[in-house]
Amino acid sequence: MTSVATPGLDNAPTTHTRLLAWVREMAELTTPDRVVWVDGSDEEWERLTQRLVEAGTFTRLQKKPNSFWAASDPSDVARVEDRTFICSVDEADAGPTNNWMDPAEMKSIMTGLYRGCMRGRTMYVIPFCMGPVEAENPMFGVELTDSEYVVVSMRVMARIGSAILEAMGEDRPFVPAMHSLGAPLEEGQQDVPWPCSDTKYIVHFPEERTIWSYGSGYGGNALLGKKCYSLRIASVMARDEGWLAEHMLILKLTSPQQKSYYVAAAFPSACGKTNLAMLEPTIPGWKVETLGDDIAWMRFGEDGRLYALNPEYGLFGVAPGTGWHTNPNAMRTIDKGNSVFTNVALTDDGDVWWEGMTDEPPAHLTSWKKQDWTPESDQPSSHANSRFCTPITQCPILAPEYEDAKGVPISAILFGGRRKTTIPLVTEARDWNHGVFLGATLSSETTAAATGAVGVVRRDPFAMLPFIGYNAGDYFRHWVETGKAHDATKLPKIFYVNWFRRDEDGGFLWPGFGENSRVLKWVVERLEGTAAAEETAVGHVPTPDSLDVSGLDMTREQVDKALAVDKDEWRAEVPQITEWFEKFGDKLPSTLWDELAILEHRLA
Ligand SMILES: Nc1nc2c(ncn2[C@@H]2O[C@H](COP(=O)(O)OP(=O)(O)OP(=O)(O)O)[C@@H](O)[C@H]2O)c(=O)[nH]1
Ligand SMILES: O=C([O-])CC(=O)C(=O)O
Ligand SMILES: [Mn+2]
Repeated sequence: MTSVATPGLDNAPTTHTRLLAWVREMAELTTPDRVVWVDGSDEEWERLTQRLVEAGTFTRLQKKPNSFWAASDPSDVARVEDRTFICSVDEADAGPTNNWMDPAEMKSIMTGLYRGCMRGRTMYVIPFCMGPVEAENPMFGVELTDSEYVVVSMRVMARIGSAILEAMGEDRPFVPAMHSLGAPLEEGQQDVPWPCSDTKYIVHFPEERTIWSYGSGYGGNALLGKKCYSLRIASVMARDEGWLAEHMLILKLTSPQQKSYYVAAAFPSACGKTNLAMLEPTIPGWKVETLGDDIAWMRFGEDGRLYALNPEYGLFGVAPGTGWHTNPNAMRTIDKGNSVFTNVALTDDGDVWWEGMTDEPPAHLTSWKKQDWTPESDQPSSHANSRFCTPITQCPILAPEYEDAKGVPISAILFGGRRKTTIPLVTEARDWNHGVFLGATLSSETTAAATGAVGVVRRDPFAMLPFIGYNAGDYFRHWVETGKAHDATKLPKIFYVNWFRRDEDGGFLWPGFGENSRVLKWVVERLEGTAAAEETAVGHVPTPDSLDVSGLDMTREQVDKALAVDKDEWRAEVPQITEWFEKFGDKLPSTLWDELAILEHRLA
């Protein structure tokens, strides 16, 4: 049989040899009706969003300019960690925290799935760059996808299009990122608003720096520049090249004395990064500006300091809980439009709503399941992992340094999780290795950001459990070595925070959100050497007077409870940490065992 030329395949707007060969190979495998090279233009956005409206995927919002409501298939709402694989050549390189399969075996399974999987659809070629294209070594990627929703979302989340393709020249390295919904259309078959497949694979080939994703249209599974490239693949690059790719927000904090500090913070998914990154301080004279809300790439500068860069271009934020009282800057960002809202509720006048946006819910909504919803309904109107996807450049407090390819010098790193008990509001690590211990033992209750049970405490080291692209034991060693290789006086100071501790009644002990500025203030005063701290078994915590609680509606007793180090609770952690560390065998740096021994000794 002679094959008919696929439209778009032979008139590509590039001479990049490897890219052309790969696009051809994948088009021949997946047999789309046509290939379209994404240019990133406004006209293209118009065309694709209009197509999505016609397909029933998007509903245009009347109340927000150039913005759309989408409801996914109810089965395709979050990252699928049990379907996520690190296919390193050697199984040991994936380590005990990742799913692994032999790369050849995986490729054979997925080649079978990809064969003909774009039938009846368009293959879009999305050239993208994570971080500024002006960088010394721009971090290129190309995503192939049969989803218009992915193209539109990628345009918000990353720098994409013709300018990127041009910068790639004919031979610049790039990460090939293959994506298909896995929902071919037979001749005459009516499409559904949210095509996807029951079979899902989110696969990384770390040695080849390649991503293969199949079956899901949801953010973290399908927007491959984000978790797949900027964390899983980039963490492998970072290990090999001596830098750090982390699940961290980046913010700029300016004190009333006009001194500015840059802070990075790692919290697991749906544990407060976007909120902290955009925080509006409640204490007078302090200012926060945003640089990133999810991912930080950190490299050492010639001055020996650690510089952080946000590789993304948009915010893919958790909707529920986002409101004028909690995160007004996120509300201002989305109000400017140009946004996609997925799995939230639609109001009757063409706006979006979700739990926590306003105190009073509207009288009637269309739920994320496309059903009538009233305040009497027994289900929430929006999925717990519903998301807004919005350009970061619309953030009214975006720091001007955001576009600087060099990044910003980090003074403090915060680790944090969602724990009802045990973990104090804030603790300062004694030194780098103690900080690495805090990161390596970080624990948090699971959230709706991934499929599976919610509220179960698990170890989530460095908030990277689902995102470390190699053996987590080697990852811990990389952090230890990073500390050893650099001037200790210039390394960021490390802190551990917990906004989610509860009282006996189950309520949060700490008001959180804007009030977290009080903790940031203490962190800065620790950097400046002006705040007092008490040395406890687990690190330095604020003395009763050193945390600014003026004007806060909390009793002294409540503040003390938020800050308390309960030795019994901590003693219960030790066997869990021991069991956790044992998973890594020889790979666990001995310094972490030493740190555990110190903790045990101090708790005795
Ligand atoms: N109680 C309390 N809840 C918070 C606080 N900060 C954030 N939250 C809630 O936690 C949820 C997740 O917050 P985000 O800031 O979106 O979390 P994230 O870490 O950016 O999540 P990902 O985008 O999944 O990585 C939202 O429902 C917030 O309203 C806080 O300080 N206190
Ligand atoms: O990746 C996603 O789908 C959303 C996200 O930021 C996370 O889960 O950490
Ligand atoms: Mn995240």
